[in-house]
Amino acid sequence: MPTATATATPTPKAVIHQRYGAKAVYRVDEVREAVDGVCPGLALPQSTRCVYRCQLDIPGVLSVSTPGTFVRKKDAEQGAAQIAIEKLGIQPTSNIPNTPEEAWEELISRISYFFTDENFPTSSHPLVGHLSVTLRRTGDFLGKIPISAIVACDVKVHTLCKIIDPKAEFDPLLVLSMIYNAAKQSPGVSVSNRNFWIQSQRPYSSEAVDLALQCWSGISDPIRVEAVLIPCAVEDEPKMVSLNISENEHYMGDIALKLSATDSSHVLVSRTVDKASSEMRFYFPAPDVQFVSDLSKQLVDDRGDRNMNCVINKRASYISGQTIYGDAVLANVGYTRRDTELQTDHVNLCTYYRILLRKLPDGIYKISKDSILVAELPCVYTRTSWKGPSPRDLLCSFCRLQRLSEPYFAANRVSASCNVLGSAVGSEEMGSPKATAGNQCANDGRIAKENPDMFKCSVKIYSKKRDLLLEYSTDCSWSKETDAIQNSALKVLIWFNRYFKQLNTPVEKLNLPKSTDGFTIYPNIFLQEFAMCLSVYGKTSGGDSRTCSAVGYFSMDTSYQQLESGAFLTYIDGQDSGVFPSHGSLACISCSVQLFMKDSRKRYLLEVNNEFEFEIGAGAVRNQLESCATQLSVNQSACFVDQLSDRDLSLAAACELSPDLSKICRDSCVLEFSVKVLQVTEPLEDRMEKALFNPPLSKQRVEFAVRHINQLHATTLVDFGCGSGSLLDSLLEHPTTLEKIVGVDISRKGLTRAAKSLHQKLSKKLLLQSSVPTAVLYHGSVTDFDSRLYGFDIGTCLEE
Ligand SMILES: C[S@@+](CC[C@H](N)C(=O)[O-])C[C@H]1O[C@@H](n2cnc3c(N)ncnc32)[C@H](O)[C@@H]1O
Repeated sequence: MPTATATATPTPKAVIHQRYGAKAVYRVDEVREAVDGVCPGLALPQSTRCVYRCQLDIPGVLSVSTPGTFVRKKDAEQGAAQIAIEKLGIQPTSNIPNTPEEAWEELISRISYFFTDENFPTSSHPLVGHLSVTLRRTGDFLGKIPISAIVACDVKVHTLCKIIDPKAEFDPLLVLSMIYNAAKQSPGVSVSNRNFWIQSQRPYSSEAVDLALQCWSGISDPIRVEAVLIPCAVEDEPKMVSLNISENEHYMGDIALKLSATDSSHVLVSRTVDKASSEMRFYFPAPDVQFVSDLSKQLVDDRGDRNMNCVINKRASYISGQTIYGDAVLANVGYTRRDTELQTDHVNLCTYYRILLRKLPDGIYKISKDSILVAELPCVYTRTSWKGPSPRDLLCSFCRLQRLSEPYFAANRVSASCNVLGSAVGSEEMGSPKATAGNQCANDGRIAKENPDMFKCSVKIYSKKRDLLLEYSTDCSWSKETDAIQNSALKVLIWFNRYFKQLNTPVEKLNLPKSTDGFTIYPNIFLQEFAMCLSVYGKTSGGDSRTCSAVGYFSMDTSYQQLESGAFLTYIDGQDSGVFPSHGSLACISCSVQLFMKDSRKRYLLEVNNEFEFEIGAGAVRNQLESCATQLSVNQSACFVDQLSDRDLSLAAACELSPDLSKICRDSCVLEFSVKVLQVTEPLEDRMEKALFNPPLSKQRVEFAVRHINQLHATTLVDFGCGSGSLLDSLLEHPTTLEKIVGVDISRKGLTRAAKSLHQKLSKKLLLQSSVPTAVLYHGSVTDFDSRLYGFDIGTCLEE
């Protein structure tokens, strides 16, 4: 029996049918034969069983009959067909036709096969699921199924359509047109002239109907399935719709209603969206029969400016990678081989926005971190701190989801002086984790001696048709091939991320062809491939800094302080434990994001993450969040609010906890973040330092400074670049000759921390060994003259 896959071998009967259609007539005779193993010579009646013999007549060609008998009728028919094939010398052909003409012939016979009484209703093909609904009906619609049901169920039909015209891959309307026109020529099948119903010309035998109804259970209770309507007009927001599928109703019936289509035969179906294993598809209205039946008679290119072109649903087309016309319903419903009943699953706005989010360059990363509003694509890759899918995997997924070719990575060995030594190394081979020599060319003789092999990696991004659209090459080299690949992949992802964040920028301003930072863009191909992104994400892209008044909002609350990033921080809660996240350390935080409506003063929880780990300084989270976290010590918490951009709103909509955000006015709300620092893990460097230096380097530095101070009998000291005051702090704990200490730093943040910890220490004076009464901190730069710093005995400048 033929199967739905393109790789299945056709049965002998299907081969005969393909050649001779309804001309081939099978006659099956019932015979009774004795059951083997019965004892001879018994007086009792002998057991017999019913078996079948088959005769196949192809008038004017041949007549054959099976020499033996078969237990099942259909096996007898297959047996006869096999004998005919052998007698006629029909060579077993490959299942996939070579030419469009052969494919067209096969399409006609395949459609015909779907409606033959003998095979089809008893098979496990999901199209029988569709048929069984209509066999439960009476009257006009008995046995009629929409042509798009074939599109939804049969992979082979698609393969054949693509051989007939490769454009079919991207155009469900063209596929409908091909099936409609082929069905008109299919023996035993009838199609309507005014709509897209298809049915068997002859009524099915009661045996076949019974079998179909037995195999495919009907709907006993009405089913309600959530779906999303995506209007064709981009300015209209997608909205939820409920599909109600009742007994004896084909599920496309209610979809037709939602789309204001004439009936379910006027509903077109896209390929599956998101995962191939799901039945999530776009449904959209078909144009009139005349238009569709004409479609394959002429070149599709001729359609150019036809009416249909102006009603392309850009959002649905972008998601499915096929051309979708008019309003579209995104629903997860259908018959599959996995089950013998209708499969349904809810699709909501969150599903829709998640699909869109996944297609963004940083989308999969955000989803993998479970923090859509919080996480950002980090700007540096280190094997030890990178969490989730690797940059290379993210770039591959991005290209796949944008329907581009797989990215091409060429990792090359380079000499210590940065000359390329060898040919491209397969990017599949990944090196084992080991510290790299940094992102510099290895012109350091020591490194070259110890590890002469350095790698750099270039990346090329091609369209589906293999036209080059972006090229990245770099001078940075790495001691591991894997690091070279991952870092280059990350650079390309970051480039795309920046591009997606500025989609609203006029093309001329994007300066695409100009090669900066190793990027070369081929603007024609590039813009062609990303043409739809603007209409899909344009509205939601960043850079739209609407001025929601965060200050206005907070003036209603108590105190706040402005973060360097511009957001506003409320008072800090909890005891200062003295352990702050610093550059390079891993901070583990808990964080929640709420949408605060200024008018109604209502809050909507958008995102909660109880344990989120990120590296400080790697750009791995929203700017404001990092500013906030670095102000807190372990166990302290704080809140801050941030303005809401359109992009935030669409990202928020992809969060599981988001309400229906489509109706929310962006100007009247802010995002409210609550953050608590749970744990800080020192930077890897610090851990290595601890292992290698005993006492630790930081201690050795302070001891060195103390020795010099005392040797010189210095009474005044100024620490340039004092940061958070680690040296000044330590000096308070050592007996020295000092009487006055001053710190200078360019960073206010560092000085704030220094002030806090020095204040704490100085207030516990009795415990101190030093006789320094106070410490003074100045905000300023070492490069600027400052008379206040004149005449000091000693100046220090220490590395952390
Ligand atoms: C590596 S940290 C060292 C901090 C501190 N000395 C310690 O040992 O913990 C360098 C410090 O120099 C500060 N800095 C950088 N440029 C500066 C400038 N032009 N004037 C003053 N401070 C500067 C930075 O803000 C930072 O706090």
